[in-house]
Amino acid sequence: MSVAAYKRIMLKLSGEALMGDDAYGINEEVVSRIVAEIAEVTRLGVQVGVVIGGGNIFRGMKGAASGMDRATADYMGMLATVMNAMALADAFRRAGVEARVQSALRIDQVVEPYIRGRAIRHMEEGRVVIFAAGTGNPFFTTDTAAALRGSEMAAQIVLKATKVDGVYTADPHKDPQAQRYHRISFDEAIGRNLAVMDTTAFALCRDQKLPINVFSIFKAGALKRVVLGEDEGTLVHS
Ligand SMILES: Nc1ncnc2c1ncn2[C@@H]1O[C@H](COP(=O)(O)OP(=O)(O)OP(=O)(O)O)[C@@H](O)[C@H]1O
Ligand SMILES: O=c1ccn([C@@H]2O[C@H](COP(=O)(O)O)[C@@H](O)[C@H]2O)c(=O)[nH]1
Repeated sequence: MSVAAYKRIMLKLSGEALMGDDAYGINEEVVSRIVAEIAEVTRLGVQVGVVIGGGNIFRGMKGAASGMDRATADYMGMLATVMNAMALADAFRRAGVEARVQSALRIDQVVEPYIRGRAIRHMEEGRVVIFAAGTGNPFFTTDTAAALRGSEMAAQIVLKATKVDGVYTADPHKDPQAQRYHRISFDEAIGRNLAVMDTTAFALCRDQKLPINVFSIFKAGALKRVVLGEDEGTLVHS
């Protein structure tokens, strides 16, 4: 039987990944496939927290660039992540996996508020906890929320599931010559301004000695490979 390398993980799931090939929003087929991959990992006995992004619906920076007040736009971005979290939780329900959404912004009629002790308890009970609304504060990102919740939940690793298969010397979507790192230290990633994740998230994980693995959510089986400790994506380490 396969043995997981981690007991508890914090998975940062790209919002943009949820739209698949669509121009906007949530592609149900993509969500079901991602949920099936996460469900497989829970069957290995791994406790899973998920921080969901919102880039498929709204990004604060984009709103601010077109003249909106930045904080207002960021709150809208956080609300977008709540919609993604609800879609994800519903897909888990349909797949027969117990999941709970906890939001950093209070919307008690819709989802549970974020309560650390309760989130830990859910995970110990084998429920997937989906952390919505990022950190609950404007001017941050869901990458930072993943670093924060990962630290609070005492996860052993943050897994950034995104559209690229690791950390590159430059953005591979812009520079075809970019080379992928197998491993890279936090200091080097920060020093080289590698924008795959924001500096605040890198710095928090570095300070908490919480490693990050960046991998592609579009590569079938990649999540399980990372969880089994196999060579996949890029490891960012202390
Ligand atoms: N050095 C780099 N290595 C890898 N990817 C990079 C690098 N620099 C920039 N990127 C870009 O960072 C993107 C991933 O981060 P981004 O914040 O855009 O998305 P996400 O966090 O996955 O999604 P969302 O914000 O929708 O939740 C990649 O798709 C890639 O284009
Ligand atoms: O702590 C947070 C997290 C997110 N936001 C806003 O939400 C959007 C979507 O999040 P992504 O990380 O880009 O997927 C983000 O652009 C911010 O506007 C926030 O304000 N605080």
